[in-house]
Amino acid sequence: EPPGLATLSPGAPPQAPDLLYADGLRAYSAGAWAPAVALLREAMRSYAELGRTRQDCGERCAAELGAALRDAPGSDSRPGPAPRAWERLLLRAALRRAECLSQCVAQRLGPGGAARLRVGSALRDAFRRREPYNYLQRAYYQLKKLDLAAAAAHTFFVANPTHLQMREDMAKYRRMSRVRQQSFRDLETPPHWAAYDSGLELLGRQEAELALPRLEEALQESLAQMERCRAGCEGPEEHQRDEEEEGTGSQAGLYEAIAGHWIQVLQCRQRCVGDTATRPGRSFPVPDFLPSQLRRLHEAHAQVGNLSQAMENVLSVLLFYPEDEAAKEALKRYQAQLGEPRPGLGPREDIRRFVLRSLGEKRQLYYAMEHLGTSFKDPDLWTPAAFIPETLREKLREDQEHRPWDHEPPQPKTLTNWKDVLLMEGVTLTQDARQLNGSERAVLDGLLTTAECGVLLQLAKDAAEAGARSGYRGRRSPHSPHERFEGLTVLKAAQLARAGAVGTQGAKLLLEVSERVRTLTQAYFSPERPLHLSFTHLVCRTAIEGEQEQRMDLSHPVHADNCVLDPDTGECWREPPAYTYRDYSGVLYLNDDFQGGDLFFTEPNALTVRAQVRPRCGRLVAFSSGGENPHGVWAVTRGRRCALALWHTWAPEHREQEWTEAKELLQEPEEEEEEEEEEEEEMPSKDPSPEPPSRRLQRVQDKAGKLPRVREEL
Ligand SMILES: O=C(O)CCC(=O)C(=O)O
Ligand SMILES: [Fe+2]
Repeated sequence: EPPGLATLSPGAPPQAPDLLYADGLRAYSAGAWAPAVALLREAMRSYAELGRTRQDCGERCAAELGAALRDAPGSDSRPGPAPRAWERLLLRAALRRAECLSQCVAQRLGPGGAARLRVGSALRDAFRRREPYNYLQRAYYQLKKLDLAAAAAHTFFVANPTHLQMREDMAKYRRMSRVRQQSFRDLETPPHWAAYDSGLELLGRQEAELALPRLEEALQESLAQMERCRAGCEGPEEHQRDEEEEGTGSQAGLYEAIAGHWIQVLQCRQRCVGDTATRPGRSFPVPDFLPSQLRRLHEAHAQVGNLSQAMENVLSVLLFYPEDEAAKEALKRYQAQLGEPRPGLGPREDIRRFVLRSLGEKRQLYYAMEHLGTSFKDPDLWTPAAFIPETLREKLREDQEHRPWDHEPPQPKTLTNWKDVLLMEGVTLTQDARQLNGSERAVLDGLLTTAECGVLLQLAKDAAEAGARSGYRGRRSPHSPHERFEGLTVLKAAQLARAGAVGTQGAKLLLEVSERVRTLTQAYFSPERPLHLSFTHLVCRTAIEGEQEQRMDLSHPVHADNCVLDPDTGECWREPPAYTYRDYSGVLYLNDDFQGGDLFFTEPNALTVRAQVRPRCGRLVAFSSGGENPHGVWAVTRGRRCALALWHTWAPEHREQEWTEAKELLQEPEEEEEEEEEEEEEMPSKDPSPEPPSRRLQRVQDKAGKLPRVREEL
């Protein structure tokens, strides 16, 4: 145990989360598992306690702010008070509130209050990412507390689903017989998501009656979660500016610092809207989270005949969107059904308060944006246009168009500057290296027509069936026990075609298409130096039914194509057993009617995903084969994913000789059919693992002049 760790005594007032966390990590790295667990958990507890205190005090002090703003002349109409007056108001509100808060918090947490329990933004981020659970998981594991270890792992994983190390760890826990299914529980999922999901599910099953309490709970929990989050925005945080800048001593400098702080609080509070609407593990929020919950509520209430509640909810929607046609219609309908007028009926009180408060904050933030040059990323789509200063509207509209949740796929650019492009009309560059967050990578579309994809898919299918007929059953994937894996080389395709087991058209197309990819890859990455195909492989991966539940492994683990990746150091060793002569890789996809199976690129740590590509017919992903392009394939959880994988080399001696052979075979006139039987006998495969074909050349050449047999390897 490292010296000087914080001492924990039950019942004592909370200590600073930052310090506890740092000590927890110290204990962890020293392998002192029990103190590490205790300190990390205490850090989280004290952080939560601080949050609760702030929330309570925040509510108590809200009145102060309200009073300050109520005094504002004309504060509810634009153009409002003159800028100077607004600034003074902001300042006064900020001061009153700060004083109230620090007194209240000191009362609850003891002298020094929140300042003593300072939480830096780094810690807040770490907690938001659920980082402590990653450490807890390992510490629990070391302490042989498997149930807790699995729960901590799960908790971390739901918020970090692309964390590959944790993915592997989860797979290990699932294989452990002593870990039960119930252990995989989320220790932190905010209750509003649980309620929201089950509410939606019930609605989907037409069970409005049962859905209603869950939907109502979801809405209330969403609002409560928002409050908790907002409470975390107050109190002494790390300041963005440093002391020097703040400490100019002048009155104006002080005002500016306080106003700046207040703006930060408001920005942080508005961020809570997006945070609450963001599911753990997702990177962007459900748009219009509150209004859409209200829409579902009014519809569900109407379905079960609660007309007055339907009215309250639809009136609440209208608070966000006063001009919403559907809501106005629904309102009319409910009124008509209700018959007599109900003057007492209005929007929900919780929503009315939320909207008013939001509008107040937005007004201040937009004001500050316009006059003080601060920034504000409005989390909402419903903000009335009148609130947004004229000068900012244009820019904001642009930003809105770039919101992640409604982004369009990038407009493909045509590669007009390539000399070979005339050969390949219709090919477009969909994503370049910058868009894929890397150096040498690209996604090109339009390499195949739908019909061509069909022919190649049929080829793969016929080849697999020819294999099955002769006792070759396909096999489990070398990468995953939950997938079947079939590979077809160009030479085998040609041989099968000669044998009549697959169509000649397919085998020919395979050759032609691989050459198409080579030309493009060379034109794009290596226009000055010729590239040769070194290996071409048509690969299908098929999800094995009944084995996909809670699958945690990958279809293809993270690797680089020409070197041995060491994720610990990020180094990639260009030495055997890697295929060191591969210089550029290409994967040309044939279909998209399967689940999962996206290709992804990671950082050299093999953990952090930097880009993903969804397969589809005619899409080529091309990239350099080295350590700069670690990549993998997510599990294929349903259906069959087929792609043509190709590797190119600068080294002529590693050129794919089978390609030439296949070409010759397909050009030769057909020979008699008598050989067919012999072939089928040889089909059953012992070890079909794909290997570079050059080493296997000998046998085929021996048979020159005679119809070559289908070889065993594939
Ligand atoms: O199928 C893919 O998307 C990639 C396959 C791959 O990386 C490989 O075979 O080396
Ligand atoms: Fe690869």
